[in-house]
Amino acid sequence: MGDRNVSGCPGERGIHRSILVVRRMLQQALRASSRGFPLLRWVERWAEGAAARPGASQVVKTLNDMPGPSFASVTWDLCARQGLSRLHELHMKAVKRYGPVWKASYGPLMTVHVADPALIEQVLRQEGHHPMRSELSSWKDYRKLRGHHYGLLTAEGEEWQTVRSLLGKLMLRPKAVEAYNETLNSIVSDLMAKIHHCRNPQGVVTDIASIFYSFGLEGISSVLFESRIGCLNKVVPEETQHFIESIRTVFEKTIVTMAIPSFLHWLLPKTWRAFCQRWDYIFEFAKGHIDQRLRAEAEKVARGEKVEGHYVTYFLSKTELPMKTVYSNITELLLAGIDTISSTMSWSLYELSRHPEFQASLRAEVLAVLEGRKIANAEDIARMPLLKATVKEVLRLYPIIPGNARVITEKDIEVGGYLIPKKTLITLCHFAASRDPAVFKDPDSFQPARWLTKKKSHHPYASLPFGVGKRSCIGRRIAELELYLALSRILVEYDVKPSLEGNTVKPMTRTILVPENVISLQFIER
Ligand code: HEM
Repeated sequence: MGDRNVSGCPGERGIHRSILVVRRMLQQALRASSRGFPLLRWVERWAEGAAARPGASQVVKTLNDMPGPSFASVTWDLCARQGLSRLHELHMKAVKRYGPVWKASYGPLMTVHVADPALIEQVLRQEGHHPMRSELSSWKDYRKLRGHHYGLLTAEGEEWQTVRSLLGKLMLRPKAVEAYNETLNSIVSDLMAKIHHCRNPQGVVTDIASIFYSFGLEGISSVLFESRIGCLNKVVPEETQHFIESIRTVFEKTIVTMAIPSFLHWLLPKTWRAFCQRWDYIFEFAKGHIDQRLRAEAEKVARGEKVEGHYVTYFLSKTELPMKTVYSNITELLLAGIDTISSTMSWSLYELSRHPEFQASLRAEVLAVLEGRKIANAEDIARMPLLKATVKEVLRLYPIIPGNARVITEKDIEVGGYLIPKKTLITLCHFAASRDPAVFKDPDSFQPARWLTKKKSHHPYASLPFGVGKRSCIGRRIAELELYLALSRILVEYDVKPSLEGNTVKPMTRTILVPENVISLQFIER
């Protein structure tokens, strides 16, 4: 595909090409010199932005004009430098080298990366009625192979819209979510008992994430089944442990399996087999719980007892949806509710332990709202701005999905002055955007107060931990409530300190962003 000259005049085309070349040279020079100079970076951004504004340039560039690393260099980074787990860092390096829009190929998969908030907004505003994350997906391949239906994470088009509209009523409306308050608080009580039980004589809990995995699973199970499954018992049931490990393996193998088209799965048979076996266990585990719950309801009905409930499995099973669709949706919701909660809880306490003064201010806010009570509810949370800012800041620093994706299927779109053909995979580099010094001052430091100022200094699409729009996270409200209730209770009962002063933990990409090492913390009773 050649340059598209909007005026269509061949003479002008040559001039525009020269302007393009000069602009590109200028941008490259600026890029090289701007690393240490924010003002120059701003000028460069301005130049990019000006190019993106409608009418600013008559020439729309194509994928051929787009910069990016060679196939060999990407392969070297991924294979020889453990790049898969450093993908979020590679995005940041690429921004410095190529600017906010670049292309790269991972095996046969070519994707355009977008790392500037204004350009991320341009993509998301053109995503259409039924936004799609990715057309090619090993998650979808597995479901096709086994004859499972798609759940909300993997479904597309009308199929996705039907379930999204049904679940939105139960999971996104603030009043409906408040109904989970009591159940979630009872799980937080079990979490507190678990923390108490796992502390050593110095009060140290080793590997807090493992406790928070159980907390996440127990929380999402209660929302889905309205019953407890014992993950926070003193001894975690073996099948629960296996389920949690299966999810971890699926996330680990997702990027590799994504880079290989389905007809080439035999290329890495061991990886593909392990991936499928883990999915089999995940589906089996979820089906076991769903069947058990629905059987209990059926027995109640047989005894002439009244059956009611607002839990998600019951709600979905009463709709017209085929049972296979109910199974796959509940399975995907279970999966989505565990690592997300676990990582956010771990990072929140990690940062709070490293910022004792801020931790004290946050505790003071919680205690002031609770007025002598120990347990917060949804109404109390509304009066805790510092707590909300804490979670926002944690998710800015450690966005669960460091690079999300979109495929615009309906039309070619223009982003940052480039014409991106429809069906191109577009990677939205959220980690890079939310750590960009041109967007957030001192971007690597934990500063919840930046979310409290009335005059927002950053672009609204600079940090989008739950996504935005029609395809954004459906579990957002439940997740936030769960996090707020747990964090506020921990702060009331404990002073949280690092177990080892000066020990830092970096994030790593495992499809989602997780702590690279074990986080251990000291919980001192107050
Ligand atoms: C801190 C916690 C969480 C974070 C940061 C998070 C983040 C996200 C993000 C970034 C997306 C993709 C949005 C997009 O493509 O635009 C997403 C989708 C999704 N999340 Fe979450 N999530 C969290 C917790 C949860 C929980 C607890 C559940 C289950 C109750 C859940 C269920 C889902 C589902 C089903 C989708 C797919 C929605 C769709 O495609 O329509 N998430 N989440």
